[in-house]
Amino acid sequence: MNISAQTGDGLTAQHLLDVRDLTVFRGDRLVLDGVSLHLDAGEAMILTGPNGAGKSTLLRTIAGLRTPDSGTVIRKTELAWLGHQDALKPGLTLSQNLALAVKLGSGSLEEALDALDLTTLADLPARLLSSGQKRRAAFARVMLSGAPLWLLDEPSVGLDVASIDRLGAVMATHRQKGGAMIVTTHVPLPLGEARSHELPSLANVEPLWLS
Ligand SMILES: Nc1ncnc2c1ncn2[C@@H]1O[C@H](COP(=O)(O)OP(=O)(O)OP(=O)(O)O)[C@@H](O)[C@H]1O
Repeated sequence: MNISAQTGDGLTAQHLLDVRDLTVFRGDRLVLDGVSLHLDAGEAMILTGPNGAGKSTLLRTIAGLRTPDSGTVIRKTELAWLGHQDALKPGLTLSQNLALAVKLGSGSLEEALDALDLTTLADLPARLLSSGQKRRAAFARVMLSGAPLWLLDEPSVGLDVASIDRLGAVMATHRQKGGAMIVTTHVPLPLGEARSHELPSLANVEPLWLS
């Protein structure tokens, strides 16, 4: 098992992201069974599969939030991760919620707010935002990171059609600048040319304790 950002252990990163033969158990259940994929600058990958197939688990493992049981994640670049939780503090305004991302990242707050149609909501406490507005705010944090590699776990949940189009435009711009992304989704997204990777459901594989 190994996770490394620009490898210092003899492994050579050929791609922006190189995932090799990743195996992950959750509890006694095999969730990812030898998953391999890679991503280059400017690329988008759509990660599909039924509920429970392990999409979030794969993104979390690539992000370094989980340790794989075997296999390797090699990445050459910084990443930003959008999970299921929007992680906004309800008592802070939208701008205040994004302040840390502005400080740590390299993106422009004005540009991010404008691109996601959030400008008029900037001074509103997050508790007053609708679920779609909160999702866009969480996405703004990804934009502000300045990270080339985006890991987006169901970014369009709760978004209306116009907002999904805006998301599509933001993702296209990111790719034009050499960024890349892996996106999990259960619905079609306006991602232009994108590769797909389908995870099979291993739900019927017997847990270890039954075998
Ligand atoms: N903390 C946990 N402990 C044990 N098993 C877990 C845990 N969290 C998730 N799992 C299991 O891991 C499997 C993969 O979950 P994961 O959330 O990665 O799937 P997913 O493909 O993202 O699903 P969805 O499409 O519903 O979001 C599921 O069978 C789930 O029950």
